[in-house]
Amino acid sequence: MSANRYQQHFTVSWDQLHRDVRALCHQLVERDFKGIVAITRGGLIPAALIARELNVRLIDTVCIKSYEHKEQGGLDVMKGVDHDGEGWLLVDDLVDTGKTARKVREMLPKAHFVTVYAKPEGRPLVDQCLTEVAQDCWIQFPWDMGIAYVQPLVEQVRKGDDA
Ligand SMILES: O=P(O)(O)OC[C@H]1O[C@H](OP(=O)(O)OP(=O)(O)O)[C@H](O)[C@@H]1O
Ligand SMILES: Nc1nc2[nH]cnc2c(=O)[nH]1
Ligand SMILES: [Mg+2]
Repeated sequence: MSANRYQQHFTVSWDQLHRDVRALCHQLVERDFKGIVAITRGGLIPAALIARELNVRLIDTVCIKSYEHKEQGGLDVMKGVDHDGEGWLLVDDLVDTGKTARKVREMLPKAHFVTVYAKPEGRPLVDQCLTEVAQDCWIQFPWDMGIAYVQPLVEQVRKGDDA
């Protein structure tokens, strides 16, 4: 699917991500999990933060790729797990179209599946999420960004006047 479908951006800082993951953990703290399965790569950092909050030490991965930046391609499953997910917490950073989530749910039908962010098409596929964003919104994660110089406003405006 094409990158043109994204009309808005939602930028998440490291601080925001950490606060959001901790808020999600408040909804999970009463449950007992055997371990966590992180969906790579996006689920790895949320999974590490959740593991710390819930004191979980056993962590496995499902390695799956669908996007090349904003372009969605076919699903490439590089590694699965040898159980059906019963008693396990399954974690990804987000669910968008739900294509990745649908595949992983087939692999671990009994896992409790959470994402930090969710878009409407994918939302029904996860058991819990923290924040819902619009379908046409691209979420920018802190690991994909860097700090850059920004021109003073007055210079940007003067340049606009020259144009
Ligand atoms: O609901 P979907 O439309 O399937 O999209 C969601 C998936 O897309 C991203 O992964 P991506 O394939 O970009 O790989 P990455 O986690 O390694 O960045 C994201 O981390 C989810 O796993
Ligand atoms: N970073 C990022 N990856 C995605 N993969 C599918 N949707 C998204 C998104 O909104 N942001
Ligand atoms: Mg991913």
